[in-house]
Amino acid sequence: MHGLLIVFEGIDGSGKATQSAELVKRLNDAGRQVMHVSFPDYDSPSSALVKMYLHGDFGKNPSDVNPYASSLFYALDRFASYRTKWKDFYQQGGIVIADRYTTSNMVHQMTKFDDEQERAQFLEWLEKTEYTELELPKPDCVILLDVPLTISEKLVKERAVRGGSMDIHEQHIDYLRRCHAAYQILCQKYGWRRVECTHEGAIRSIHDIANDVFCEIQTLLATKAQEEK
Ligand SMILES: Nc1ncnc2c1ncn2[C@@H]1O[C@H](COP(=O)(O)OP(=O)(O)O)[C@@H](O)[C@H]1O
Ligand SMILES: Cc1cn([C@H]2C[C@H](O)[C@@H](COP(=O)(O)OP(=O)(O)O)O2)c(=O)[nH]c1=O
Repeated sequence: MHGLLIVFEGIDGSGKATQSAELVKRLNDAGRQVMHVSFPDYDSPSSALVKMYLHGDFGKNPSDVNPYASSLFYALDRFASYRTKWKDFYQQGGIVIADRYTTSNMVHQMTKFDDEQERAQFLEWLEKTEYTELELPKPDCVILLDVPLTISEKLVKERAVRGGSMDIHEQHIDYLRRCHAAYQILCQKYGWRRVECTHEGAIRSIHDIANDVFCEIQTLLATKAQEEK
């Protein structure tokens, strides 16, 4: 039986890197072997086209690149990561924690369409391309870190000041707004687990959010253990 694929999702700056690292630590402390992967896989040459896209080499606005084309940049980067880094571990029953996945393509690239029917057609194509044709595993659990746009914008800007830079998605607030709305729609459509990251308008502590995430994952692990009995 294959392992578990747990995916962290959320708008840029919602805390995915922070919370996925925290979950890895907690699972390790509980004696579980886990592998942490992140998409785009910036350290791999397979992310070359994604980097060009995010850098603005194909156009300074996200909508300058057809979503079918940009999705393929990310999908092939994922294919390379799966085949060279985590396929065996996952197929032998390992727990893989991914910071973004196909689910990011769903949200971020779908927003380039206004028309409902075009959006639905795109999602159908994307699932078939990534999960069927590229044979990437489907996630067992998608955790949506739900953060209001105003707070994530602030976190992204603070991160950029500390030494990062802002990519073409992050530079277009209207685009991030559409993504935020799309996360809500797809969370409901696909049954993703929503974790509220704010309380009374303020960001909750990293520790408190991690507790909620860990609760979700403990339930998932218990269900899997039951199924395997
Ligand atoms: N709960 C939190 N409270 C305060 N700052 C946070 C919290 N979670 C993340 N951050 C900070 O916000 C920034 C964005 O978080 P990060 O985990 O990089 O988000 P993402 O991977 O979703 O882009 C980072 O500088 C991180 O240290
Ligand atoms: C993995 C992935 C990311 N993206 C987008 C989401 C982000 O706007 C951008 C870069 O991802 P990332 O570097 O993870 O952004 P951040 O750390 O700020 O959250 O690429 C897709 O459109 N499709 C994908 O498959």
